[in-house]
Amino acid sequence: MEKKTVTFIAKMDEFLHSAVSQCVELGVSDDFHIEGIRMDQLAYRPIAEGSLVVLSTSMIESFVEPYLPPGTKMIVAKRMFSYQNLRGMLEIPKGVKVLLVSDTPETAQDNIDLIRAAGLDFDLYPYYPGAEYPKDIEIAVTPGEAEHVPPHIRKVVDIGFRVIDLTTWLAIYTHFDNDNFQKMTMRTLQSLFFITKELNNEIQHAHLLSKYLEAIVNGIEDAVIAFDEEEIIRFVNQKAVDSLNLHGAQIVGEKSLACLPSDFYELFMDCGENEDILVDWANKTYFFRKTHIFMEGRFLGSLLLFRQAVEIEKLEHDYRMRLYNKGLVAKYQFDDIYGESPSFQKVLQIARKIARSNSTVLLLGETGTGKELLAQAIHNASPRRREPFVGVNFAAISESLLESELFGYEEGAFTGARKGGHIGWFELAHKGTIFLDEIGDASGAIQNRLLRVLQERQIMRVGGNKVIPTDIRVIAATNQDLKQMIEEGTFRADLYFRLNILPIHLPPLRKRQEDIPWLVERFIRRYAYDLRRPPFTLSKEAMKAMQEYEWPGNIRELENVIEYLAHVVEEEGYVYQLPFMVDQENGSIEHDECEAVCEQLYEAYSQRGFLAEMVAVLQELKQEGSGRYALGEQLQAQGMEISSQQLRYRLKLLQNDELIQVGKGRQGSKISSKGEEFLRYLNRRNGRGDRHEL
Ligand SMILES: Nc1ncnc2c1ncn2[C@@H]1O[C@H](COP(=O)(O)OP(=O)(O)OP(=O)(O)O)[C@@H](O)[C@H]1O
Repeated sequence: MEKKTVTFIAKMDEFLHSAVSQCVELGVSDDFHIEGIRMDQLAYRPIAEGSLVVLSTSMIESFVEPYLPPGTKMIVAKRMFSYQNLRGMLEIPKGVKVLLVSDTPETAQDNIDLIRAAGLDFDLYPYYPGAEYPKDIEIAVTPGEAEHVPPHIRKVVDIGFRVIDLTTWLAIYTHFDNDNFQKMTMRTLQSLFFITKELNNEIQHAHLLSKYLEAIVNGIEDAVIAFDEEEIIRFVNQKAVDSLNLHGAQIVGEKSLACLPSDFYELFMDCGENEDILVDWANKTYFFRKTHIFMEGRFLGSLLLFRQAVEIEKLEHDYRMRLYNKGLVAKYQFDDIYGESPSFQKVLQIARKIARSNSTVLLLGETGTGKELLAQAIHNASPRRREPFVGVNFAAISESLLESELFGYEEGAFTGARKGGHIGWFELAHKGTIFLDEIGDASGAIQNRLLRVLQERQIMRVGGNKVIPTDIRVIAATNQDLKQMIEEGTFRADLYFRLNILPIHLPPLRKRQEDIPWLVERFIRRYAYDLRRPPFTLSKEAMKAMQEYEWPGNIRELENVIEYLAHVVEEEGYVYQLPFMVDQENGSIEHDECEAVCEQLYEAYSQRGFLAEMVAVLQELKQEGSGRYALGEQLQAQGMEISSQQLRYRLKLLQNDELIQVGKGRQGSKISSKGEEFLRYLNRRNGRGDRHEL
């Protein structure tokens, strides 16, 4: 039997293509002969006799009518969106504004009506070229007309062309009295079954995913509560239930105000978005973080993570302890660095700023000016402070060990290499800071390797072939003149330029004499505290001598001097006690102050007539310290008549004048450094001819 003809007529090709491909897909072309004619072709393409004409829209009815062979029936196709294509829209959250983009106002509105008819409830705004629309819209939906979408739109969902609906197919089959319609509807339904099955799979998948997520969130250490935009609790993990003591209460699906403790709720409300804050609640301190959840620009609610501060402190403490046990911790902070002079304060100011950056720092200064101290303080003030600080001293380690210590080695790299290999300092410092001290002492070979690490930020173990990326901040230090070393050819210029990115010059102590009294006071306090003794002062002369001294060992030397004084000074330190004032050749101290003190003592003892006894006691004690009884006997053996009462008195006086130190109980007495100096003074006097009377 000859097939009847169905003729589709439309203004544009798109409708005709879509209608023909649907006919093939649904098997309609098996039952009928299908024709597609564009309106402008009607003049030369006659419509077949006895065919059914299907128009794309009622608007072209009057145009087409004159071309119809007599008795030809004409119907208008009803159209709908395919469910398959509409699925893209299901990912758009409810309540979000959506632009419906089409080519004309009418088609835009038509499409909106169709989407609503399909049961999709979106906040849709029509748009066609030249139309106004709310500027806060970020998502557009279009039936195959993406070219009209305004440029700022972030996401476009193409729902494809509208398809001919089932009632139109029914009208076609009924018109020709063809009972294959049922067969055709089966095909349509099959695609619906397919969609349903797919949706079902997706629901199951979503369910599984939510179970996974629940297990993950329950497994994390933080307490977690998720709220929707109306502050209804949507999720709460076990840790949160335990922390808030909400066991057995109905929480999920409830308003947070109603089911959370009211003071806790207020803290949650006060917490700003993405702010890490510490709050006190129920006699405990908590660490809070609130995050807002957005989807496609729409606020969906917030997430609160909280944890007891002690738990975080413990974690940090454990981590620090692990680093500490490995010696990978920087002890000093900026507060530990003393110095008030403007030149030094300027250095500290620059260093504090530099600390925040990630760039390489080069510390330049004489020995003992505090380069290592500053390197540690910079690390501790940097974002890397919780990570390792690894110090390497190029002067303190032998060349043969240095390479493998710096870069590590693989098992079997050389004879004696440890099983399993060895991690190098660069690897240990990953995420932290490496301090390359005395960099001027690095050999040529090491300089080459260092340069490569600094350039490529990756290392290779000795005997290995794998590159290990490293994230390390480098702080180098030297007391040598690197520029001169470059000229002499002992330091690589390119390495110098890699290191000299942020140079800091630490001034020598002699260039900031005004700092000395202040430093002296700080160190006295520190050592007095360490030795559990009262603080002491320095005489005016002693302080002057300290300020005039050159300090070749800089602050390290000054610190050592104070430590020494803290052991030998009682209440006030004198010039003769300053170790750097001791003349190395004859062991005497040369200063007026000492002379004056000794002179005074000499006068006082001579006037009282017991200078000879005092000298004899001092000389005896210089030989060997001894108790009072033995001392009396020794003096008598020298022909000196002295009662034990007198001896006790002499010793008391010598002790008061700090010439001897009297031990407790049976310990006996011994001569002090001042006592020895007094003896030297007497010798000098004798040498000058002004002999004392013994
Ligand atoms: N400004 C300062 N305030 C307090 N102490 C300081 C200061 N500068 C240095 N010191 C002390 O001096 C000693 C030496 O400091 P540091 O090791 O940092 O010097 P350095 O410049 O690295 O010396 P070197 O070049 O010999 O390695 C340390 O004990 C440190 O505590």
